[in-house]
Amino acid sequence: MYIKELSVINFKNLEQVELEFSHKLNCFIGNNGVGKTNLLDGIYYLSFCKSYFNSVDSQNIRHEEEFFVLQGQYSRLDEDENIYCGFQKGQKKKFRRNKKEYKRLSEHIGLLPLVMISPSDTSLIMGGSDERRKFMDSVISQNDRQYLDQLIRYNRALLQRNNLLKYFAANRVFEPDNLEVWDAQLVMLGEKINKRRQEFLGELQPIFQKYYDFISDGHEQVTLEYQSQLNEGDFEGQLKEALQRDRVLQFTSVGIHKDDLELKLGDFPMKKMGSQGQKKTYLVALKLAQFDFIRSVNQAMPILLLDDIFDKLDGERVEKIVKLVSGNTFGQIFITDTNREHLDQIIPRVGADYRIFRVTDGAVTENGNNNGGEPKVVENN
Ligand SMILES: Nc1ncnc2c1ncn2[C@@H]1O[C@H](COP(=O)(O)OP(=O)(O)OP(=O)(O)O)[C@@H](O)[C@H]1O
Repeated sequence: MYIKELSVINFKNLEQVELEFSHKLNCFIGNNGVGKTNLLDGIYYLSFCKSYFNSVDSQNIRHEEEFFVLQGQYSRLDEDENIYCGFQKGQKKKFRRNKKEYKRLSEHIGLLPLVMISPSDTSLIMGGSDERRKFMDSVISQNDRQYLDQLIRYNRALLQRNNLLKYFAANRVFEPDNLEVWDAQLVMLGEKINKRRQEFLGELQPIFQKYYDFISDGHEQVTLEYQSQLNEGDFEGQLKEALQRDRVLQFTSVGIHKDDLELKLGDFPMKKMGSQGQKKTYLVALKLAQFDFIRSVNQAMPILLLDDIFDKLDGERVEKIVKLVSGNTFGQIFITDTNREHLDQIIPRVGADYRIFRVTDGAVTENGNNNGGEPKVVENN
């Protein structure tokens, strides 16, 4: 699956842009702040009906304007697909597939699989456990509605149980029967979620390891492990055991809402001991493993967006990544960078079909390709 053409009006700093892409490798080159990431975000938006960076849609409209429009022409399973998104201040967002408007945006998610790797993803390593749970949940639930439903129900039961614990404390009462209703829900749903997360990590772990070893040339020993209190023993028993503590704390201290991923470099936490390049390598390997997982559960090949990939990584690692993603196991790729020289060194060695676009404040121009023709100049505004 790939995007053939993108048209943008008033999305963030992009006033009007129309671009035709290579089915394989596309690069956006330009100085800081010119809109390279915004172009990737426009493509991300067409897959997920929202920005990767800013969930407030009115802030994604170009300053001083009233609306934005994003449109993509795709080739998916050998069929053409036209995806339109229009958002006007104060109105509901409009999302259309081949001119037909979706009733619910969730119907669109999964149609155009895509993985973004961005510098902001370092929160996966540096942030709290909630970031890593969000990562697991968003990847699994993209293609598993049942899991999403279980997660929503679990969180609802957890909220009710916590409210009840607060009520007990405020009113100096204790009603075990009422609590048991929520305990039963948490146990039933929590065990299912734990099992699914275990399966997911079981699939992800070896792929992640393979990618890390490949990119680092086997220089470092890293591990990725799923941690859950539910792996330590029976959840129901743990809830009972923690009851007195939970009543004091006025919240539920055991359950899958405490799960985490343990990320290690050798015997130490990656967060504390990893260099910036090692953390970035870890992140890229994790996201590429995510790509493999999404590809395995989708009919269509996902698009890969690599934002600022050259930052913090040495030339050898970058070249390995670009070579890897240019191969047949990956599909269409978008790369952003501030420095054209990096790409000029790597691209000829990679040998894939490519197009390079120069992004400046106010214009995106094609700046090189290997499809035989003159670079096509597409002016912004
Ligand atoms: N709603 C908006 N209207 C106008 N400009 C916006 C809007 N939202 C973001 N911007 C601008 O977009 C620019 C950032 O663009 P982007 O993140 O795409 O830059 P970049 O080319 O990827 O830069 P870098 O190389 O630093 O990562 C900023 O100058 C920001 O102020």
